[in-house]
Amino acid sequence: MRSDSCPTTCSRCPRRARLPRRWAGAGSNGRVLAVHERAVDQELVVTERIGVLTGGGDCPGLNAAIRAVVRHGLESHKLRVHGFRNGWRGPLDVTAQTLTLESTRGLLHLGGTFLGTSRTDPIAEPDGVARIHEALEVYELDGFIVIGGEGTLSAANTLAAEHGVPIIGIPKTIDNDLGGTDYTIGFATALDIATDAVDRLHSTAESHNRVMLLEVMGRNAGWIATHAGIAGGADSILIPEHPFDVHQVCRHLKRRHGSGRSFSIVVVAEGAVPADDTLNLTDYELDQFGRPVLGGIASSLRPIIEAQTGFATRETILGHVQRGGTPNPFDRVLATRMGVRAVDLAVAGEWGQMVGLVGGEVKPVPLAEATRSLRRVPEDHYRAAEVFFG
Ligand SMILES: Nc1ncnc2c1ncn2[C@@H]1O[C@H](COP(=O)(O)OP(=O)(O)O)[C@@H](O)[C@H]1O
Ligand SMILES: O=P(O)(O)OC[C@H]1O[C@](O)(COP(=O)(O)O)[C@@H](O)[C@@H]1O
Ligand SMILES: [Mg+2]
Repeated sequence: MRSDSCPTTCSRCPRRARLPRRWAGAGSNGRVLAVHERAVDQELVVTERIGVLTGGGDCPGLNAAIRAVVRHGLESHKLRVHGFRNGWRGPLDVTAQTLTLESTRGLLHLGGTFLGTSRTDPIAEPDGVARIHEALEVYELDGFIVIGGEGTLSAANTLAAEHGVPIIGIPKTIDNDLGGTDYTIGFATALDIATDAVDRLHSTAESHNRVMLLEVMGRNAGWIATHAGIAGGADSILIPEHPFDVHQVCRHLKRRHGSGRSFSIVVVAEGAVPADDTLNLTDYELDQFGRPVLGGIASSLRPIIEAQTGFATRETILGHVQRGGTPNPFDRVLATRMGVRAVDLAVAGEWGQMVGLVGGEVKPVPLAEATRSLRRVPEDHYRAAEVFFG
């Protein structure tokens, strides 16, 4: 990198104003002064260091994003890149590994994350913020590139805005529920898998004259359900954004079958919300972070639909199959473009941003804006799906 983000405290340096926040006042650090001497020379390249981690649920495309960060960081900017394992757990343990071209070869098409992940909340941990600062100091990092969903990046936003931790975010999650981006890494592949399931259920539903319920993930957003439902031609789609009346769903299925159809496909999001208490879904098990463990609404719906319609009904809960396996080309390309742009932002010292896909372009979006509220399915997407129900 050319030294246009010179980490100096020297008031004569013309690049002083562009200092990343954490460098300000770091003049007593020997490395900083050495860097300054080279920087004022204007000929030399400054080698900087970044950390990278993946947090939250895994998804296809994480490895492609890590590979892009490492390759672009090492080859284009001569950065040193440290990988932290298991989400925020790595910085909290102040343990990292140096990532090399060799260690990140052959990753592009692999599912999961070779760095591991966790849902650790760094702010809730005792001394969490201090330990993250310690990780920055120990590894002499200029900042972190954090690949996460709305949970991981909300923590990142708090760390950046309130605790001065330099962070660039990259959005990932099969749920597609982050603001500031049209798509998150992983969603497109999960959608392929869910659509394939709808297609496969069609043939067996038709052979047996059954109602097939397909439950998909998404937590409190219905992106996978809505888009798989549209792509697969579902006869009804139940999502958290539209509380549903199970009696009305049954009436709809009976009407459809009454008009000559002998089978139906209903796609139900794991977080779909019944408008009344017919399903009695209040007894959720909580995960170790106190969040309801979703999954199983299709099993609650099946006997009710069967009883009220008289049609043989089966449920399929797609589960973690949606998160596993190889990323599709869209996710590989998105992850690569986002990883490259995130490194460029880090090099420019533009911390506190997330890279988002906005109208086809990968652009910086403030982390605060991206995490302000959950991005849910807009009304017009659902209305388009509804046209084809029945
Ligand atoms: N608003 C928040 N502020 C800080 N940390 C959060 C917030 N929401 C969630 N987290 C933490 O981030 C973790 C990861 O969030 P989660 O939704 O599981 O994954 P993702 O990052 O993929 O969205 C959660 O387990 C929780 O510890
Ligand atoms: O892997 P777990 O802990 O069972 O969590 C399941 C949840 O993770 C997801 O698959 C992905 O969510 P995140 O991307 O926010 O981690 C949700 O769709 C689902 O509700
Ligand atoms: Mg999440």
